[in-house]
Amino acid sequence: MERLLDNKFSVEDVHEESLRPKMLEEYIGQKKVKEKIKIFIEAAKKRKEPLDHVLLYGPPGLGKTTLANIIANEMGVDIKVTSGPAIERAGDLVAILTNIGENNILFIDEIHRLNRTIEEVLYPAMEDKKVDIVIGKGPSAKTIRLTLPPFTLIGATTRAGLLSSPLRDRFGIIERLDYYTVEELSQIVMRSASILKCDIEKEACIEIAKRSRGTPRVANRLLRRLRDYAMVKHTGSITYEVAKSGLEMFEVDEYGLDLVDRNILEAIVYKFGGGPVGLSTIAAAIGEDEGTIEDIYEPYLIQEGFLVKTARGRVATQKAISHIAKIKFKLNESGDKR
Ligand SMILES: Nc1ncnc2c1ncn2[C@@H]1O[C@H](COP(=O)(O)OP(=O)(O)OP(=O)(O)O)[C@@H](O)[C@H]1O
Ligand SMILES: [Mg+2]
Repeated sequence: MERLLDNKFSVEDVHEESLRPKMLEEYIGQKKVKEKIKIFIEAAKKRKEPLDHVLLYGPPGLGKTTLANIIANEMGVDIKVTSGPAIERAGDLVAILTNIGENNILFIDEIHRLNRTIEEVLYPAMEDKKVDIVIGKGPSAKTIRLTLPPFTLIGATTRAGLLSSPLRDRFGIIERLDYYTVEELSQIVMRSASILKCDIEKEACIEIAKRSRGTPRVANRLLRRLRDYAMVKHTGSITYEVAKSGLEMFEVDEYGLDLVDRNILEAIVYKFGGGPVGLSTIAAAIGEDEGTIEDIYEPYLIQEGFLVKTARGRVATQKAISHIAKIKFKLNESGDKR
């Protein structure tokens, strides 16, 4: 099932392109990263050289692809986009590299998923602008070394830890993107709403921002859903009240938790005395897949301090206990005894 709060790209996000900032100016938040990139770009332009190779890492939906495109726009160069899993053979990568124009950018998304032998093509390419091409087969095969024009490689990954150190060491600029603050996210929502020509109150932007898990992609998705809700159920404007009731209908609470998040916490708190309890036991109790809980739900719950992972299993924190108790109380009050 599609999940409203998932930070990964989904079919719903096909409209992301139009909401993507094009220049550094419009890129909200990530102040430090932006400051540094701005200086590096200016310096490279002054020297009339390509930008040093850039590695961007951080959780999904925080703006890595966006930033890569912005760098190309700011440098005034072309960007060729590919991804780790899309490159199946070393020869494919060689073909891509030999076709990049001078000073242009090659963007490799999910660079941690490049196969190791393919990755090795990148080492001399990044360091000395050289690629080796093997011509012919068997004993008569010859290796020819080609020189590439100067270029910039931008790599993006959600898992910097999975990158081999020889590859990581060849990036001159390594930047980590962080979760956004509520203030930044509400600016993003405001900006997106104006692009979508959607009337929205400032308080509504803040309300969406609070529930977006620090992630612009989630914020934009909630905005689009609320826009639909406002159009069908109300006059089209997203007022604070409309945002509140819409988000309630989507079952996204004030911490940005959805029904499954809450089911996980509720199970640990009420069925297993707060834990510690094993992942498989939780999975069975709520009828979700173990891997899904571990990869999709748990990271945010841990990050927000609702859950801790111990050697003996998962433990619900005080924050989780009071949040769940509060929700139960609210439900009981409104007569809905789920
Ligand atoms: N700093 C920002 N300011 C405004 N909007 C942003 C910003 N960062 C991201 N966005 C919005 O969030 C959406 C998702 O960003 P993007 O696709 O760049 O994320 P990503 O880090 O590449 O994710 P993934 O890891 O899934 O590839 C973009 O379409 C853009 O509209
Ligand atoms: Mg991306």
